[in-house]
Amino acid sequence: MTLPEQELVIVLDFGGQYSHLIARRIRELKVFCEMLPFSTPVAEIAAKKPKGIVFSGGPSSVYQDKAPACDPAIYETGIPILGICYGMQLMAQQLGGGVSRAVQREYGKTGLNVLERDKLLGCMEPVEQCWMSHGDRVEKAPPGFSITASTDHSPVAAMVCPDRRLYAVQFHPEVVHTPKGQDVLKAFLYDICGCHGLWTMGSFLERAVAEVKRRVGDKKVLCGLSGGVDSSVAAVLVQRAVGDQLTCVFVNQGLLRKGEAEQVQKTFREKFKINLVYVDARERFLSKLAGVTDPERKRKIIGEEFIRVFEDEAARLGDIDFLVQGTLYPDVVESGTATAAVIKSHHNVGCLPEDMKFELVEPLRWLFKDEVRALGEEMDLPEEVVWRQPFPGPGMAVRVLGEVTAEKVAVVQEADAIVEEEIRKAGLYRRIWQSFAILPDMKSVGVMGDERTYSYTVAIRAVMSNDAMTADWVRLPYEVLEAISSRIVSEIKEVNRVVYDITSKPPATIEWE
Ligand SMILES: Nc1ncnc2c1ncn2[C@@H]1O[C@H](COP(=O)(O)OP(=O)(O)OP(=O)(O)O)[C@@H](O)[C@H]1O
Ligand SMILES: O=c1[nH]c(=O)c2[nH+]cn([C@@H]3O[C@H](COP(=O)(O)O)[C@@H](O)[C@H]3O)c2[nH]1
Ligand SMILES: NC(=O)CC[C@H](N)C(=O)O
Ligand SMILES: [Mg+2]
Repeated sequence: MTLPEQELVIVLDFGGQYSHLIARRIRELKVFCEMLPFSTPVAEIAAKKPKGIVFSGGPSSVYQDKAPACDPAIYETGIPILGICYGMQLMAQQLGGGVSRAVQREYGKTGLNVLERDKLLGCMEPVEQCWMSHGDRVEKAPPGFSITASTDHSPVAAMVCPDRRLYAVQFHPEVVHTPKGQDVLKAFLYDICGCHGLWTMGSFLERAVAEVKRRVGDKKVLCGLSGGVDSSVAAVLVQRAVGDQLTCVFVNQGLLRKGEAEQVQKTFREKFKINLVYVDARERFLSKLAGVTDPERKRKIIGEEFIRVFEDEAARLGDIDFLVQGTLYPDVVESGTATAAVIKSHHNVGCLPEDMKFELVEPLRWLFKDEVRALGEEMDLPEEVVWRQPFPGPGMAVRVLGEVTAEKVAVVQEADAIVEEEIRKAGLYRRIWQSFAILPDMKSVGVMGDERTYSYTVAIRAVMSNDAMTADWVRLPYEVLEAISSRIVSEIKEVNRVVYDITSKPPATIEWE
């Protein structure tokens, strides 16, 4: 089998808020894209033979001490480069131009004067709108560059040196508020880098299967399977690559949704011919969590315990070196990278014990959820798996605030089941990213059957999102909220109050811990 030629573009991440968006936009244009930290050695980048490189934006100023910078040898590789915002400022500084603090910063929608409609800006009118977010500016383009656009406050808003295949823009083409942004990226990819747009889910699947085969050879593999979208897709993909060498381990950590333990086993035993081991580890997790209230501690304990369970199973099955996880790109970014801050440690990335002996196989590590779903459909996974709402590995432990006890978990499981039922009944399940119940660590006074009650409050959260990096709360119909609320207080005796979470992400996150 010959694989389609890989067209790879690399985004070098300087810590920008929108770095992941650049990667998404490029893949929307059917070019595969990976993000690497700015400090990645040039030799390593060149070895991947990328068709192009994009420098992201970033919070620093290039003239500061210790500002993130890549090795200037990158300009000598002949690979086309597009610098965006900080990326442009860095290119200007490293190649002998000038960068300094702007008199007036530009933030938001900004008028752009296009001075030369070259290969990159050919799609733009002489006066265009773009989206800016910067406080520094390029004062002087480096020798050999021409200035192709400016704004009222930025003498150099775009600059190019076509002979060296170097291009740069101060504005952000990756955000939707730059109407021609996607056309600019397309011009870079297709007209400048010479990409053809070969990246489809089908081609990704072929490559990923071949890559897993190559790495694993005839060895045995273990896969942590939760029944969620990511691990199911990862498991089926790895099964395609190595067949029976794969054993999946589904762990009941005592923090699953109501009925989930039975349901996942049923789906996987009936619909997939996959070796599945079910481990009842409820006692094990809950005793480790006893008395622990700090969210990050809880996450670390769970992350480690998952691996310990996998290790025990591996020892039982004998001689297993590889562990498959359904880790996605946002898990990696949020757990903190060389450039991005730790928001919360996802159990499968930031919480792995240091002495772990498995080698990780994570075929979805570069994908976003919508891409994983497309991949699941490509492999004909059932709708109930592909369109299942995400559920975090630490499960109810991050939805029971404070100490986790079996009693509190049972309350939140019941409430969660009611939320799911009502959301499905209203036909909203698939349209909503996630909808669930939370048990804040608080009780309040109520009155029921003419008697005073002092019981738990349950919070409901429902959010829309594209990739979990940002999210907005769902304007649920009042009737649905009412049905959820009245069922929860009448069916769950420990609860006397229901509230609805109306915060977006940012500033909140989707889960409460
Ligand atoms: N109960 C579990 N048993 C075994 N492995 C698990 C369990 N929960 C999570 N994992 C492992 O951790 C990884 C990350 O969990 P995560 O919740 O992000 O993904 P998922 O459950 O596969 O999909 P989804 O995000 O749709 O819930 C999973 O892909 C899986 O490898
Ligand atoms: O497998 C997981 N392990 C975790 O530790 C974890 N923490 C959050 N999530 C899920 O990630 C998405 C973003 O969540 P936050 O806005 O709460 O960071 C949402 O979809 C969350 O449900 C996790 N998934
Ligand atoms: N968004 C960015 O990349 C900002 C770059 C730089 N920190 C500036 O303010 O100009
Ligand atoms: Mg999950």
